[in-house]
Amino acid sequence: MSVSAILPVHLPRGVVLAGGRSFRMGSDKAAVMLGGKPLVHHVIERLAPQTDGLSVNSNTATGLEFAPGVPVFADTVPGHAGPMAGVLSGMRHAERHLPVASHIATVPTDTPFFPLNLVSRLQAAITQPGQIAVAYSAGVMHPVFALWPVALADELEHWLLTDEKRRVRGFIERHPVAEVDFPVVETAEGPIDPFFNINTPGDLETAEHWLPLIEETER
Ligand SMILES: Nc1nc2c(ncn2[C@@H]2O[C@H](COP(=O)(O)OP(=O)(O)OP(=O)(O)O)[C@@H](O)[C@H]2O)c(=O)[nH]1
Ligand SMILES: [Mg+2]
Repeated sequence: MSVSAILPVHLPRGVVLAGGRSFRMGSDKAAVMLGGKPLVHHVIERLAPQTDGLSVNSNTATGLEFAPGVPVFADTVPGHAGPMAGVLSGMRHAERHLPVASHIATVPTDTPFFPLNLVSRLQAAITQPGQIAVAYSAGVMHPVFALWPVALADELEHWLLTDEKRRVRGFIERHPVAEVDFPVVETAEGPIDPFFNINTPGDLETAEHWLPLIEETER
């Protein structure tokens, strides 16, 4: 049984994770252009209809000039502590701005084709409070595509300050997890993984080629 059948579940707050250093890209990934607009805008537009408001975690705010009204906040712990630092900042931001939200839904800024039903399917999979819901495709976990209970914020902060590796999977493994598998997208040129992420200039070229194919499947 879904938890929505036993508990009132408010739509989660959306958080775009754009706080990384984009070392492999060579410039802030949020601001690189795909299909004529900054990558972060693709992700904002895909996530916004799925959540109760959204905000962006960025330590530079580049690429966000054309997203008026979208709040931007930096990491609350110092030193580029990895993706979970962005998740914690998102929880803290939600606590202040949308206290009714029990969860935040995170997506990274470098993944423009993620499923349009990501959040609803993650939410439907939650069966107990405290559970993290995380996306899979083709048997592979995509740990930054997840629903996180905001109530884990204090524990996460302690973990960030004490864990040596601070791997996203390491934090997830400490909790009950709902795993949700998403299908590949069948396009005119074959299957595309919706969680394809853009880390390098070569990945950006690939995404530019795939963008019209994905758009065609969503018409
Ligand atoms: N807030 C925050 N987010 C991070 C940090 N490191 C990575 N991320 C985010 O985690 C997600 C996955 O990270 P990567 O794909 O490796 O992105 P990246 O770290 O910017 O890229 P590289 O420097 O090339 O590894 C992206 O959405 C990043 O923005 C960090 O130190 N703080
Ligand atoms: Mg990436």
